[in-house]
Amino acid sequence: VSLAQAAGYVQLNQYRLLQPIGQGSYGIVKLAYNEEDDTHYAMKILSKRKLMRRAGLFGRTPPRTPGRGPPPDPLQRVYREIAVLKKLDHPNVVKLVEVLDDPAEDQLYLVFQLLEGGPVIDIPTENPLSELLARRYFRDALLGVEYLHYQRIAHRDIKPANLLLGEGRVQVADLGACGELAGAGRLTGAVGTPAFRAPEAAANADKYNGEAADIWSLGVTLFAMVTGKVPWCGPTAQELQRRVLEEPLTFPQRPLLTRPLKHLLSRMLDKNPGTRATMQEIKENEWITN
Ligand SMILES: COc1ccc(C(=O)/C=C\Nc2cc(OC)c(C(=O)O)cc2Cl)cc1
Repeated sequence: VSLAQAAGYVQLNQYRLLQPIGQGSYGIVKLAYNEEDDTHYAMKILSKRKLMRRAGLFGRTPPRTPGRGPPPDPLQRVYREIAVLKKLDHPNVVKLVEVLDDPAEDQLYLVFQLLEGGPVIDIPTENPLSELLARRYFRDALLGVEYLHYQRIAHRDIKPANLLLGEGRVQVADLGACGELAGAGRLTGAVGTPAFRAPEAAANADKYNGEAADIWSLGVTLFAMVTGKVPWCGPTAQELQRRVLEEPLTFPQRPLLTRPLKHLLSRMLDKNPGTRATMQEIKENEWITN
């Protein structure tokens, strides 16, 4: 047992691991204190074995299109995510600080700048955000996603938990499901979170447009921010998927949403990706520019 363990905490190089602050299918995120710069960070901890098993479990390694598509090996996908993250630099995208990867160890550590506010909202909630606050946060998320699309990357798992608040600014997190937009933004493989997944990406997950699917998820996310709930839910993944595909968008009695916001939401949650609002249309939208 190391001295650190005896003292009851884990020390990783200059980082002291503290309490968990995030949890998901990907693994866990812990608060970490860096003794060298007296600063706190968010430490995402991944298990290489778990990543391998997850792929084995689903056995869904995406088809290898020559020169395109994510590498089949899930571990390679993490290294690809890391390579992508290192290349990205935008005020509304999380900043990867460093990667601690000991080939002999099962654990892989991604060190991110800490966004001390955490997720913009935890849903479901009876206390959703005001349209004023939602607009401020949503504009930031929009800029972050627009930047990813500009870099030919689709996020593919946009949801409130992946919009983190720091110094009054929102940054988009978790590129674990991202896909590189091949020709015409084509992507395959159903990833992401069911309640936020676009109809075309859920049904027959072949050849869908990555950008349009992100716009859909942004729409579900904005709906959740202002109502505290997702627009469609269900007892099973199949039933949820059917409702997303078939049930029209409806707004709750309370809170009462303004017409411009309802118009924007109906444009982003258009079930047809071909006629769905584009990033350009959203940026010029009355509610956004208000
Ligand atoms: C209450 O205070 C809190 C302050 C910060 C947090 C927090 O940071 C949570 C998750 N963080 C992250 C997750 C990521 O993926 C899933 C990625 C990524 O892979 O891009 C990066 C980060 Cl930072 C939570 C609560």
